[in-house]
Amino acid sequence: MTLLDLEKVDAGYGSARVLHDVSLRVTAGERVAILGRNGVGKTTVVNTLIGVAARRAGKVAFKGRPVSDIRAYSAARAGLSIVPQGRRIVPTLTVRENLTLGAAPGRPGPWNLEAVFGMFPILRERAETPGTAMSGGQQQMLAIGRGLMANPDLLILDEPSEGLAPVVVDELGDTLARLADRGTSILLIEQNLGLVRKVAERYYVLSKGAVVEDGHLSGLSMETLKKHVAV
Ligand SMILES: Nc1ncnc2c1ncn2[C@@H]1O[C@H](COP(=O)(O)OP(=O)(O)OP(=O)(O)O)[C@@H](O)[C@H]1O
Repeated sequence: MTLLDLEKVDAGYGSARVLHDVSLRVTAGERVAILGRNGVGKTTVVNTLIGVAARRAGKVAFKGRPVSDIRAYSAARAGLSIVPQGRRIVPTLTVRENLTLGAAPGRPGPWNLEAVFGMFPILRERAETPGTAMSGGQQQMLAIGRGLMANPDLLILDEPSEGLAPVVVDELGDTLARLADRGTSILLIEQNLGLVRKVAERYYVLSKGAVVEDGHLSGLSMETLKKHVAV
C-alpha cells in the first residue's frame, strides 16, 4: 500500500514558493530518507502534509486520500506521527505525561506506555521527571516514544540527530534500526549520512526545493553527497 504520495507538488508560505514539482512516495514497510542541506525545503515537505505550508499545485495523498483535512493536531489520529525538528518536549509535563500526549484515541496497536518503556528503559526510570530535565539524546528518545504512542502508519522524523553528540547519534541509529526491523514505516529527514545509511533503504535528495535525485542508498554517489549534502 502507498502510504505517502506527493505528485508534482508546489508549496510554500504566503507568496514564497519553496517546493517545486516535488514527487515522492513511501509505501508501507519502507524506510525512506530525505537528504539535503539547510533551507532546501525538507521540513516544508512535512509542513505541506499538515497545512502549515500551502500547496499551490500537485497532489498530496496519505493512505490514498487527499491530505487537505490533516492538521498538526489531527495527524496522529490519521496515522501520521511527526517527530518534529527540535523535539518540542513540553517542559511543564513529566516524561510520562509527554508520552501520553502522543496517544491517539481509536488507534490500537502494539505501542502503549509499557511498550515504549520497554523500548526505552531510561524513560521508565525518568518517568516522573520533567521532560526537558533530560539530556538531548534522552529527549529525542522521548519524542520518538511520543510519536510511537499513536501507533502510526508512518513515522516521520525531522532531523533527529540535530544537536546530539556522535556517540548519541549512534545510539539513535540503533534505536531506529530496531524500529525498522519491526516493520515500522519511516520517513527520515536527515543530514547525517551515517544515520541515514543505518536506517533507510531509499532516498530523495532535495536541492532548492526540488528533488534532484532519488534511488536506493547503495547507489548514492560521493559526487551527489559533495554537491547536495554536507559531508
Ligand atoms: N513557517 C514558515 N514560514 C515562512 N517561511 C518558512 C517557514 N518554514 C520555513 N520557511 C522557509 O522555507 C525555506 C525552506 O525551509 P525548510 O525549513 O523547509 O528547509 P529545511 O531543508 O528543512 O532546512 P533546515 O534543515 O534548516 O530546517 C526557507 O527559506 C525557510 O526560511
